[in-house]
Amino acid sequence: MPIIEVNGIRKAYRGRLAVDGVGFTVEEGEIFGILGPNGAGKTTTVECVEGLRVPDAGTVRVAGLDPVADRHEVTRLLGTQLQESGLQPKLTVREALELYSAFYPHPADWRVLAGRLGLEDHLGQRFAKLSGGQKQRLFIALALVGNPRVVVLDELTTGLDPRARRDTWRLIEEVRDSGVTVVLVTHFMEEAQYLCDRIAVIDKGRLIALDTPAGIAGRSAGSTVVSFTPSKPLPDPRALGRLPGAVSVSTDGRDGRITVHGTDETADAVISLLAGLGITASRLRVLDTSLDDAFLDLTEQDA
Ligand SMILES: Nc1ncnc2c1ncn2[C@@H]1O[C@H](COP(=O)(O)OP(=O)(O)OP(=O)(O)O)[C@@H](O)[C@H]1O
Repeated sequence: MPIIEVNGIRKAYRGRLAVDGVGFTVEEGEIFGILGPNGAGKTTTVECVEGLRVPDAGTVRVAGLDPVADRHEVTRLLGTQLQESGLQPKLTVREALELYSAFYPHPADWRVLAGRLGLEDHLGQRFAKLSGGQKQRLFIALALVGNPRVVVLDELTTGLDPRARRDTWRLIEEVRDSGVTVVLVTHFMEEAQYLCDRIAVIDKGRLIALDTPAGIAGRSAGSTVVSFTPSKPLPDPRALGRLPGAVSVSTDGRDGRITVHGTDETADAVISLLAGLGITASRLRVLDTSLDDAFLDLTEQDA
């Protein structure tokens, strides 16, 4: 049985539709991504799931409960990430964990959580003095302190450096592995691709795709990009365009760098072709832009 069921919800602010008929289900134990451009309606959608907003139409169920009518029970099942402004800057990490665990009838042991999240050396530190990554780890700990079955994390890694972002991803995986369902709102394609079992793409208040990351990425042609600078000019540059899966070939007039858009098969064929011609590819790069491309294709189609 799905743990979250969202059915045709609509929400307007002063007559302007922010969410327009969105529906999806989240299975227990998955990391479910909600991806979309700014102002797409992602936060409004998860706020309806959390019971923080009442949809104008449609229904939401969390473990079969109505987040508004059964607010009390749903609050126990569902851990919500605080926003930065939700914590007093002078509160220490220990005080915040103690305070929030007191809100729940069966809280997790906050000391164990602090250890798991690498906060044990910062218990006496004030919130305002924590780094961005430490604040995010505290927010994850506070979202988990009530022993929820589902946790909603909204833009958790925005503003973090690449290492702190990777560390946070690892923590999110650990949360999922401990049996908690994760709903992750994100702008980052890479994050969604790396972490999510399924992704709902929302644009202008509507659900425009619901699939696995691979399923969404597979909607876009030309998702592998190979670029290189050949050690000598190719005898027939058009041969690249005839390789299997090749979508386009372009050459930078300044340094002769060649870029081929295609598939994984194209990348293999480019390398074989160059080897056969005795040409070395310097500064060879192979990029998988699939999810980015698919996202842009989807949201452009919708424009
Ligand atoms: N309290 C509010 N009052 C009026 N309009 C609002 C309110 N909250 C959101 N909106 C509008 O509703 C639309 C959807 O906003 P929402 O925050 O749900 O989108 P989002 O996808 O989460 O965006 P972002 O990625 O920028 O956070 C936007 O046009 C936004 O300006």
